[in-house]
Amino acid sequence: MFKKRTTTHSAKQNLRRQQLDDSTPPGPEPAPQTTAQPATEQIVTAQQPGGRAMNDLCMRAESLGLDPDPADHAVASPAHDHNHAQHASVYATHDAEPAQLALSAEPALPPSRNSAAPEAAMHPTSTNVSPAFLSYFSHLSSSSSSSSTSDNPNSRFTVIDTPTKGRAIVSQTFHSPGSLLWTESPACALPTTEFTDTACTRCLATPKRVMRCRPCASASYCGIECQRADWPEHKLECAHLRAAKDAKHEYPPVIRMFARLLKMMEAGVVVQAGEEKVPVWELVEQLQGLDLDMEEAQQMGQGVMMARNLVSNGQFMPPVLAMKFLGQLNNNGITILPHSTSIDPVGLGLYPLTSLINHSCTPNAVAFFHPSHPRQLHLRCLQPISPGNEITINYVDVCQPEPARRADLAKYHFTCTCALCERERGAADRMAVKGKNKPKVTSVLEAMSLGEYTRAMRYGSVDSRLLQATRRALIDQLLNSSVPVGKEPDYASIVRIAADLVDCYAEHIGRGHPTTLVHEMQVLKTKAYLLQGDVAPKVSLEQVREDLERARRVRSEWEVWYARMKVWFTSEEMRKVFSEAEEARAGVEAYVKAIEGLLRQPMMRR
Ligand SMILES: C[S@@+](CC[C@H](N)C(=O)[O-])C[C@H]1O[C@@H](n2cnc3c(N)ncnc32)[C@H](O)[C@@H]1O
Repeated sequence: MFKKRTTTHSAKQNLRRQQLDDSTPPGPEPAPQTTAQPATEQIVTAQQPGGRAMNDLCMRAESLGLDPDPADHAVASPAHDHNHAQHASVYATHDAEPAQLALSAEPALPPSRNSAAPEAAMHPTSTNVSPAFLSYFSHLSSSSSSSSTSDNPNSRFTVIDTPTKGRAIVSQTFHSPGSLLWTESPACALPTTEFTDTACTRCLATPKRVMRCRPCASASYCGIECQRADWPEHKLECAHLRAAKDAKHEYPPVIRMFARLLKMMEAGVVVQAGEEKVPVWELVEQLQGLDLDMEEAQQMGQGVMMARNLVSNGQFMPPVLAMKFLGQLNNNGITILPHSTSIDPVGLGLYPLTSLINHSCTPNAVAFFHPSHPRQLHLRCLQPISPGNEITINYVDVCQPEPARRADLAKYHFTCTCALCERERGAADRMAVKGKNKPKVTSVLEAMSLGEYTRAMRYGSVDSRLLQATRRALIDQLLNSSVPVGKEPDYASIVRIAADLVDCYAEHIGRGHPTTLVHEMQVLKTKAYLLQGDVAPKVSLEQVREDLERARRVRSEWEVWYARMKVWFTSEEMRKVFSEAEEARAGVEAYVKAIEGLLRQPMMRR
């Protein structure tokens, strides 16, 4: 249950003090003497009279037939349990390099033969993008500082309307796998609850030590620079966070983002887009919302109730509008998952440009976040993109079977019709007709191999929850430790399952996908551990030969992947991240030598 909170007298006084001199962040470090400077692409301070955003949004709500219910502005919220925590989940990883984006409003070229979105070309340039938003695109294009030679300097993207997916981004030029499509800074980004005490509220990096904002103790910073950069936004929420004690632990990131963005819009915060200043509210306003069903409306309502504790006691956005806004954030927020944090997202960000990209289970692009500066999103090409192809990313884990993907995508209110989904649904239908061919999966370990797992999920011969849980547990085991599962480890099964999982990722998202690489890296580590172990006396000669073959294969594949990774991850930090994998490689090589030595022994030569 969440308790209703009120702003205390001292918090109000504190707020007033800050309003008098709000250019300097307070904090554990000596407060900076100068006004915080906006970083290159960062948000600058208010340019518009406060409240304009709210008025504009209210007027728009009325024109949409929504009842802004101004009488409700000051109503105190009752306490509610809040189980709303869903947010857009782009399965994303990291990257190192800056890039360029050029987006034009020209019509999309006709789709190429292998276009991922043939429907896209039917409705060329979107009518649903405001001029301010287009300025924002142009700014991204012109502000990108540099690009590697592998990136196409003439890249152009177009926003179009599609009949079934809303807007989409289409490329007008060719992009090769690995090339950078664009970089984007968030309109707003905050750490997840798990990282709220350890990640920098601004850059979202996780340094060894963070400093807390003294008044609220809710925001953490890696240094004074980040504190200064965040101050124009944080000063709007600092007193409220202080009043709502321990908000950072109790409030989901989407709610904290909602509250912060509301404050930013209210204060008329703008994003510098080249010559122009684009109000944050214009970027937020164009995000696609959701038509909420009853249950979702209830969840959003509870979320809004929570958020108002972080905003203001006296004034609040009309509830209908607030629910719509929260729905937009849920539909468009992007999970920030840098490699350094493995499978745990470090933050949630709102990236207005990238959020225009639609989902595919066989995406041709991926969002990366570099561990040293996860705030910045880098969009990389995964598969060759031809002129006319729609840019796609994956919103959910595409290594799941189709029914699970469909269930996860339901929160975005669409059923995926990508080729993979259609194929899997078709195969399931054909198998269902045959009926008798239901596979018999008797052991969980057996079911864990990809094929059985997928079939088992489809035909329900094993409890899918058990399978899911086991799969997750096993993945955790494989990813997070070198300790084999169980007391009597079944090395062969573990290595086989590990390889299946990597193959699964490779099949669905490609060998070069960073997610695949990270899994491979961890699996290699596990394999190296297992292969280095004292297994030789326990296995047959045949088994030893198989292991040797596998180890050789792993070694050669690894070299290919590593060469590719070097192209993608050039910075020093990335080399550190992958040094673990180097260790694994050394381990595998040591094992290969040991086995080769074994095979040279006379008794083994048969
Ligand atoms: C983050 S937005 C993507 C951009 C959106 N099309 C727009 O116009 O702003 C997510 C929404 O796009 C639509 N969408 C994304 N991928 C889709 C797909 N593969 N098929 C159908 N609709 C999709 C859904 O309505 C979803 O709620």
